[in-house]
Amino acid sequence: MGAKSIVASSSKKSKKQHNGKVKKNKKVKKVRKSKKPEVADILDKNEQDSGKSSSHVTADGILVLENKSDDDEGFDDYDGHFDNPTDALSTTEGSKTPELAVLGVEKDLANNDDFISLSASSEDEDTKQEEEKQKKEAAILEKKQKEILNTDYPWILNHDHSKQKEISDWLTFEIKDFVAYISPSREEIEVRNQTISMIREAVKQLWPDADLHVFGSYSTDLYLPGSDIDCVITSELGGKESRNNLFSLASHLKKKNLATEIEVVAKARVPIIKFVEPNSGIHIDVSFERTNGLEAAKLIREWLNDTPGLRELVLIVKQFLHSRRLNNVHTGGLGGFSIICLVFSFLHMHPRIITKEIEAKDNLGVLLIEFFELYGKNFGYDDVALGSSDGYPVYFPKSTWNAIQPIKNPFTLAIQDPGDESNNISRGTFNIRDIKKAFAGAFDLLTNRCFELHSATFKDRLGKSVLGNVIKYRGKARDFEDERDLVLNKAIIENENYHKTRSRIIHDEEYIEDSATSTATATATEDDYEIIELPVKKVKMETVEPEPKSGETYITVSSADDDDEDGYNPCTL
Ligand SMILES: Nc1ncnc2c1ncn2[C@@H]1O[C@H](COP(=O)(O)OP(=O)(O)OP(=O)(O)O)[C@@H](O)[C@H]1O
Ligand SMILES: [Mg+2]
Repeated sequence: MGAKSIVASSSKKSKKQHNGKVKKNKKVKKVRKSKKPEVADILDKNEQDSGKSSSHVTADGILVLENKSDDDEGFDDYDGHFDNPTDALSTTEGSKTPELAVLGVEKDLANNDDFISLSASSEDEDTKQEEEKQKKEAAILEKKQKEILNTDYPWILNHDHSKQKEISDWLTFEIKDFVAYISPSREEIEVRNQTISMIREAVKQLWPDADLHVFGSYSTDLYLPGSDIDCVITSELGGKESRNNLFSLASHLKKKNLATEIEVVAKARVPIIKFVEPNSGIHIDVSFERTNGLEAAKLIREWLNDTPGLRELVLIVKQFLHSRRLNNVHTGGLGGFSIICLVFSFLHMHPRIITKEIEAKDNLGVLLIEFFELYGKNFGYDDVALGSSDGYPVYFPKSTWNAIQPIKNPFTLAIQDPGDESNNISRGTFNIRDIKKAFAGAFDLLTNRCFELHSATFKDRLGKSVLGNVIKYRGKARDFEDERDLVLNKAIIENENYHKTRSRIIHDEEYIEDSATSTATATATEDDYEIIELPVKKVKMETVEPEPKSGETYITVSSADDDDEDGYNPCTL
C-alpha cells in the first residue's frame, strides 16, 4: 500500500527503551466562595502559596496551575476538545444552554419564537392550529433525536452507500458524510463569532492598547463541534503575559460574566488562561504576545487550499483520536497541529497522488486506510522526523536535527514546526505507543470490515457502517448541512486582514530600507551615478518591544491612510 515504502524502519529497539509512563492528569477541586476578592487579594494569596504547591484555587474560584516543567508548558496544555461535545453544555454553571447543533425546530421552540401572543378570542382557531403545528414539530424532532442518539454513527442516517461495488468507495462516501455531519451550521459559526467579539471587547476595555486575535482550528475551519477557540492577545506596550496581568484579565472576564471554570497557567514558558465562555459553552484558551500561531493559521489555510482531502482526513483523524482520549497533549496525546502536519506530509508524499494516478477526494477511503497503515505499522518513529523544505513536506533523519539532541527516548514523534525549525511541535506527545497502536488497530479493523462487507449480500449490508468501525460520534443530534458558505467565519477574515496589514508594514519597512541603501550606494559612487532622491512614503513608525523573551518586535504604523479597507480593525465586527 502506497506510502509504506517511503519510510519503513523498525521500532523494535524502542520497545525496551520506552518506559511507558503516562503522566496523570491533575484534577483540582473547585472551591466557590461568595466574597469576590480584588485582584490584589488573589495575588497575595498566590504569592503566599507559590512554591508550596503546583496548583491551587483562589478565593475567586480561579484555578491556578503553577507549572514549571517543560512538558506542561505552553501550547502543550492545549486540549482542543471537550471530552464529550455536550459536556461543556451541562457543566457550565448558571449558563444558558447554547443552541449549538440543535435542529431548526427545537431552536425555534427554545427561543419561544413560535409563541404568538393572542389577546382576542376570535383568534382561538389560530392558536389551536399553532399549537398543533408546535406539537407536530416537537414530535418530529423527538423522533429524529431518538433515532440519532441511539446510534454511534449518526452520519449514515438517510445516507446509504451499501450498494457501492467497491467497499473503499463506500468508505469514501461515509467520510464525506461524516465531514458534512460535523461541519458547522450557520448558528454555530455565529455563536463563535459573537463569543470572540464579546471577549475582544472586554479585553480592549481592560487594556486599550491590546487586541485579541484568533488562531488554531477556528481560524482554519478544522474544528469539530466541541473544539476550543485559541486566542492570543497582543499589545502595543507588550508585557501582557505577566502574572499580574493574567490575574487582572481572569478577574475582569469573570466579573463580566464571560468566563467560568477559569484556569490560569502563569509560570509556563507560554503563560495562558483557559476558561469556558458561559453563554456559548465554548472552551477558550488565551495566550499572550506571540504571533506564531497567527502565522501558522495562514500557512495551514494555504495547505488546505493546495491539498485536496486534507480537511476531510484531518477531521476524521481528530475525531478518531478524540473518541480514544488520545488527542490531549496534556496527557501525551496528539494535538491538532501535529495531526495536520502528519496528514499533510502523508498526502504530499503519497506516490499515487504525486504521480496524479489518483484524485485524493475520490479516494478518501483508501487514503484513510493507508494513513493508518503508515503511522500505525510502518513509520520509523525511531529514526525519522517530519519537516519541510521550500514549503514541501519532507522526511529526514532525526539524528541530523540538532535542536532535539540528545534524544533520550528514540521512540518519539518528531515534527518540525513549519514556522520555527528548532521547535518540535510533538514533543509533548509522549504516549506515541498507544497512538501507534490505535492507528494499527484501525488499519486492521477497517481492512477486515472491507473484506467482510465485500462478501456480504446487499441485504446484509443495509444499515451497516464501514467508518463506524473506527469512529464514534456521540452528542446532540446535528443535521448534514455544512453552512460555512452562508456566514463568514470572522476569525478567518480577521487573520487574512492581519496578514495583509503585516505584509504592508513589512513592505513599507523594506521600501524605506531600500531607499536608504540606494541613497547610500549612490553617495558612495556619486562620481559614476546620478543621485536620484527616491520618494519615501510618509509613515510614522513606532517600534514597541515587548519583554525580550518573546524575541519578536511589534511595529505599529499610524499613517493618514490607516483606516483603509485592509486595516485590521476588529472593532468593526
Ligand atoms: N507545540 C506547539 N508549538 C508551537 N505552536 C503550537 C504547538 N501546538 C500548537 N501550536 C499552535 O497552536 C495552534 C492550535 O493548536 P492545537 O493543537 O490546539 O490545534 P487546533 O488546530 O486548534 O486543533 P483543536 O481543534 O484540536 O484544538 C496551532 O495551529 C499552532 O499555531
Ligand atoms: Mg485548538
